[in-house]
Amino acid sequence: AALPAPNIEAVRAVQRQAMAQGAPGALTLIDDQATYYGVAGGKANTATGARMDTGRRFRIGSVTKTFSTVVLMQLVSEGLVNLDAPANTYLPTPLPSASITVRHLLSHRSGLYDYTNDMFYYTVPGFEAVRNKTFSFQELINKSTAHPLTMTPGSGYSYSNTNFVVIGQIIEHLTGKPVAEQYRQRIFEPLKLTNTSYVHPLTDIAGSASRGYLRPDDTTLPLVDSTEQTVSWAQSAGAIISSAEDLNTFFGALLSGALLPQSALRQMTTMVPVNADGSQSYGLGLRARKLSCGVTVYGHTGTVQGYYTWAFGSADGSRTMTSMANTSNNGTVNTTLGGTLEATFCGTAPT
Ligand SMILES: CC1(C)S[C@@H]2[C@H](NC(=O)CCCC[C@H](NC(=O)C[NH3+])C(=O)[O-])C(=O)N2[C@H]1C(=O)[O-]
Repeated sequence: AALPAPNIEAVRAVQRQAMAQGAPGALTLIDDQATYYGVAGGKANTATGARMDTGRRFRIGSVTKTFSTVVLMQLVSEGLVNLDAPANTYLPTPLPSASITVRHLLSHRSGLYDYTNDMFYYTVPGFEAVRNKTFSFQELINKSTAHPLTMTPGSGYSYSNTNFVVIGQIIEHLTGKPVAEQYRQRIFEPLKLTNTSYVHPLTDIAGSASRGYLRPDDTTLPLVDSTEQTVSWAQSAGAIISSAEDLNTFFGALLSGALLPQSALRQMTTMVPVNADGSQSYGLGLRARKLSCGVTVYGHTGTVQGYYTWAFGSADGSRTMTSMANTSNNGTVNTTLGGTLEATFCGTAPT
């Protein structure tokens, strides 16, 4: 069934609300079968007053997890990985439990502790302590395995960045190549994502970029410009830089079946509910959200210092949307920004 037309005024209202709640700026780009709708407001740079526009590059945080999953699923399709084999089969250093499978990692069901809970307990000090640091995958995994598993592997859903750091280590161990090269050769170049890059451990965002602003835990303090960082604390779990146009192209290609064999895409979109009413679910490196109009959209969210991202598409990829607000540690803004899904795919105004 055809989707309702996007409600652009509702997108504008959501962005205005997000800015009233503390985001310096926001952008949304909708690709509706090659008809584009762009909405941007506020500032990309609060020091110079440069205005936000939909072409700005930004850090996408955990939307990176879907890119890592696509690379892994290509390796599955090439017969190099069995999703239900122990992850230890493909790792240089074994995880503490041999019953953790590759599928557990991709679906946040491994029980591996999320080391960022400790790392960012105090938001700005935690960020300042790591923003210029470089970690190996193993150093990050060791931070996790210093804690016991949070549950028996496979017994439930518990989101953990550690899972996708392990996925990055599997990709490098299996291919003998850096994840940066795998992203570039397998996704960025074939899809001509010219505004998407993985530059870890460099800290700059090249080209026309939005600056990002981290809100301190003491909200009476000014925002902290968090634009430059290595994102080494996340890497294959969160270090890609992209643009709204490129993320729409990526999710459109993925969901329309242009990136992976149908069998692999079906594995990714086999969802398990993660909330009580089943409106939110997780597959393999992919979120699904059932909207008020009955439409289910697939994509991922991202939270990295200074940037919130929502990047989703309709089941067949015919309509995609990416929204970004250039602040973080402000859950109200993130929830508000999520209202662009309803505006885009249901044509409804925020309640
Ligand atoms: C599950 C999430 C929300 S958290 C996970 C990942 N981002 C992180 O793990 C960063 C956490 C600290 C970020 C920081 N917050 C603090 O320091 C709080 N003390 C801030 O807001 O900038 C990502 O991205 N994912 C989001 C996702 O998948 O949507």
